Amino acid sequence: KKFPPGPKWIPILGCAAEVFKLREKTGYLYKTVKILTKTYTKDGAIVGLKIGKDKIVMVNSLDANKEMLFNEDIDGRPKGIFYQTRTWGERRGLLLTDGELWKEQRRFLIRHLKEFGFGRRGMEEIARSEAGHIIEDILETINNNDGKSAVIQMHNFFNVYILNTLWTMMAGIRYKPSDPQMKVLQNLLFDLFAAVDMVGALFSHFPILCVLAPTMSGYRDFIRTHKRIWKFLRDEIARHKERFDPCKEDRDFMDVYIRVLLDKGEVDTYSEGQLVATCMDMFMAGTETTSKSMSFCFSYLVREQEVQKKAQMEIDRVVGRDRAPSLDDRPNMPYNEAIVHECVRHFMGRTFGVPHRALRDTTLAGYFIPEDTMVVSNFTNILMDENLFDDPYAFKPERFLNNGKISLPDHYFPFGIAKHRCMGDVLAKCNIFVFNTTMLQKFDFLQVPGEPAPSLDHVDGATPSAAPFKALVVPRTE
Ligand code: HEM
Repeated sequence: KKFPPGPKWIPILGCAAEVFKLREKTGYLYKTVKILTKTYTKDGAIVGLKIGKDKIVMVNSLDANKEMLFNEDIDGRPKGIFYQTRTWGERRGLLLTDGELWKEQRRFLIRHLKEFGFGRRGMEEIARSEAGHIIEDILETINNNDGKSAVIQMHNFFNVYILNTLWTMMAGIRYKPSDPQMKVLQNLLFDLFAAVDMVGALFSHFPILCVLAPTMSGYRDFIRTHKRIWKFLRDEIARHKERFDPCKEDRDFMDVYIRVLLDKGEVDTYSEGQLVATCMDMFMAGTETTSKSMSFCFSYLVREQEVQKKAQMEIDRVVGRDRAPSLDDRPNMPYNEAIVHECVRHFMGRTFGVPHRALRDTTLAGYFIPEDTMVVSNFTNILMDENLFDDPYAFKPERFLNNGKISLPDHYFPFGIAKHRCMGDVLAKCNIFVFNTTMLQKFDFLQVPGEPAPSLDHVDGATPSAAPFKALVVPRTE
């Protein structure tokens, strides 16, 4: 009673059959939610589902999203086989935990990451150095071609460089794109993201399938991929432990954590498992999000040459061609800063937030939300709402400018709000700004002759990706 409106439930299945059928028909979770909302609700604010054992509420309207994110009764993270299997049956990590463990470990991570670059200056230094590698790698590709231009696969181009900015702080490591270890890690992350979506997988809604149909339900692959990721991280921790010298200064976050474990042992919320889970969460939350925002950005920049030219004119005027852009230039480059916000909008506007969980019985938008219901922000409904963002699927940095200055509306919060707000927003915006401006300073990104423009469709998954596309990359002339 008073649960948010939605399709009828039948025993065991809930409304799974209807949801899966729509998902198959539309190809996208957000389209499925749109149809369900239109069919079953009057005001569209929230829609209630039951898929197998899970009660799920999708939060559509701006007001309901704000109410949800500020409601401390909905500040939990989901529990259950899907969320715990990824951390060997225990609740570990930062992204999908709550309570004391989450509070203590989030604080510890932020405090200590700052020692290795997670502050403004450090981030900038790492981002600029990585952007320098991007330029070198592109020039090498061009020189290996005809010395004048090269066709580059762009939709997954940024993964390794973004991963490096985070992994430098976490484990003191940067990879070359061709490094075999890097390829392994990228394939693992790809498998991980392709197999699930934001609200889980078949086996999480119907845990009995882990036993009855482990392959068909996705459970076997999920375990296999996770085992390989755990091994990758545990091997790196073992290498750190071997090299660790208590008399020397810590070189990265792994060293700091190892020191705590050696000094105090596995006490309170600290454990080697927690370190593995934290690294895994940083990969999940921090790499795909930023690199996919950048690939959406370039898919539009290739289509919208006018936008690219405007960005380049601002770079030429403020930075010139003889030095690399820096964060100090950002206040003088509102157009390029607006591009950063526009590309994050295009990424988050095609997906959902990290799921929350009702910690106790509560209410939302006037409906009853029982304890343990999963509650999910539908960002598409806000960031792609034409009443809030004019012509939402167009790439228009100007929407974030007012009299030549950056102006962000209250309804733009792609990193969430309140307690579980993203802890990497500053890093993400720094990386995107520095990478974009450094690349646009040096190169033009053009449509490949004879090929269609990058598609506006995207590939669905735990996070959305720009559809595969290539660009013709040409060094800029004076
Ligand atoms: C364009 C890039 C990014 C976007 C759009 C983004 C967006 C988000 C969103 C919407 C949430 C959920 C907020 C909530 O549950 O209420 C979140 C959480 C989180 N993000 Fe990000 N994020 C990005 C980059 C990053 C980066 C670079 C890092 C790593 C440094 C990161 C680490 C996290 C973590 C650890 C959480 C969980 C926070 C918590 O529950 O306390 N994110 N992010």
